[in-house]
Amino acid sequence: MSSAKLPIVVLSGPSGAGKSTLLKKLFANHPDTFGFSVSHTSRSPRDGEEHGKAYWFTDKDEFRKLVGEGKFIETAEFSGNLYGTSIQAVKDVQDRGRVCILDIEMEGVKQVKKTDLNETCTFIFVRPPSVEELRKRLEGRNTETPQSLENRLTQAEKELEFAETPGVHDKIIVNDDLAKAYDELEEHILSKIRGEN
Ligand SMILES: Nc1ncnc2c1ncn2[C@@H]1O[C@H](COP(=O)(O)OP(=O)(O)OP(=O)(O)O)[C@@H](O)[C@H]1O
Repeated sequence: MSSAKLPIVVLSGPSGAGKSTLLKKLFANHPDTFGFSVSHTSRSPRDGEEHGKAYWFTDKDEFRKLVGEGKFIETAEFSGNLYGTSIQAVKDVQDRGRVCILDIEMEGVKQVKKTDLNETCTFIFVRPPSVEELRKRLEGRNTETPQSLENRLTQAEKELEFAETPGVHDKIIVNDDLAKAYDELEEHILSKIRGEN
């Protein structure tokens, strides 16, 4: 398939909704179909992180220069560091004949919608059945402090509200039963690749 026709899958949803779990399954079931773009970051590399593999590591000045040149699809700041997806990083995935998956948060989705790539993207939102269930999952994941848990839940409320805006997402998946949510995700993406929707 010509890379120009490959869709870009933009997956978003509150932290803990199950995006990584679903994507892991998608990649395992279709090992040659999908790819993640390599993001840029201004944070320092951690042990074992390779330039161009884990991230494109850059300093803040260079990062801002690239932003000014319009090289990014979306950028975000976390804990004082800049992160972003460049247009080139998405093209690199497409040039390998793969469907690029962007696992990004709400502000990133808003930015992508303002770019030329908007038309090529399919926007999928993964939501938990309820905020109470989301809390349980985040607690069960054992990755959060009480403070980071509250921060994530506050942010989740905002993301869920944003997702109510009509027309923002092409597909909203409620991740209640994992197998069912996966089937919905796979079906939507594969039919998009086949050019059916
Ligand atoms: N349908 C489900 N039912 C019950 N538990 C689930 C379900 N889907 C995912 N989980 C669990 O919920 C937790 C959060 O899932 P996951 O880490 O995939 O979320 P995420 O959206 O990728 O979060 P983040 O954006 O923080 O990376 C994990 O412990 C996962 O095993």
